[in-house]
Amino acid sequence: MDLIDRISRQFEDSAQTKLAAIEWLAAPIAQAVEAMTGSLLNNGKILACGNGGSAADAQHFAAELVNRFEMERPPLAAVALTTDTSTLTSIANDYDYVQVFSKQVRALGQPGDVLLAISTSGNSPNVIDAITAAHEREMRVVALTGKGGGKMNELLGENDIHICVPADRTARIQEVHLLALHCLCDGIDCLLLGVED
Ligand SMILES: O=C(CO)[C@@H](O)[C@H](O)[C@H](O)[C@H](O)COP(=O)(O)O
Ligand SMILES: [Zn+2]
Repeated sequence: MDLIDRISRQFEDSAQTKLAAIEWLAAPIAQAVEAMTGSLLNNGKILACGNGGSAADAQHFAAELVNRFEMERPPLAAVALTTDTSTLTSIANDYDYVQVFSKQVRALGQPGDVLLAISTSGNSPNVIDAITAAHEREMRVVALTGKGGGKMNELLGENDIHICVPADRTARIQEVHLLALHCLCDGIDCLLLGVED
């Protein structure tokens, strides 16, 4: 096995997946920028969740809103629902893992807030349960998925925004998710600060 060749193919595959995704994702990402900015300007907040690599993505995104992305601006209200081990373990221990995010959405979510639901398969039961809780709370959902969106595709309503990466490999989908999250950060900053190009 030629490792250099194998690594080169991963880079090429990743770049091609991103290029192929532009025409599918630019419009829903723009819609998500507008929805999130509108919520933040109305004193709303963004709750973010996902499992594994997507939990890391939820935290990455929340940190960039609360602290900063590339421009100086006031802190923005975002919470990753993946970080409080006392909350996560008590819900999983006393109820079940399916409810680790939905209980937090019911505790923290208010009408007008946005749930950022991240799942490469669209089938993670705890992310699906969080979407159901967000709808109950009259929150809008921005879903980041792949593989056709799985069960989340059917659950999303007309007010929700679906950013579904046209790819089937989890790693490639995650790589596009990170790019989409940085586009969201950049777009929110531009709308808030009135930046032109
Ligand atoms: O990062 C990776 C794979 O690249 C894994 O940790 C992955 O996120 C986990 O297997 C997740 O549980 C997958 O969940 P999902 O994306 O299907 O919702
Ligand atoms: Zn990964």
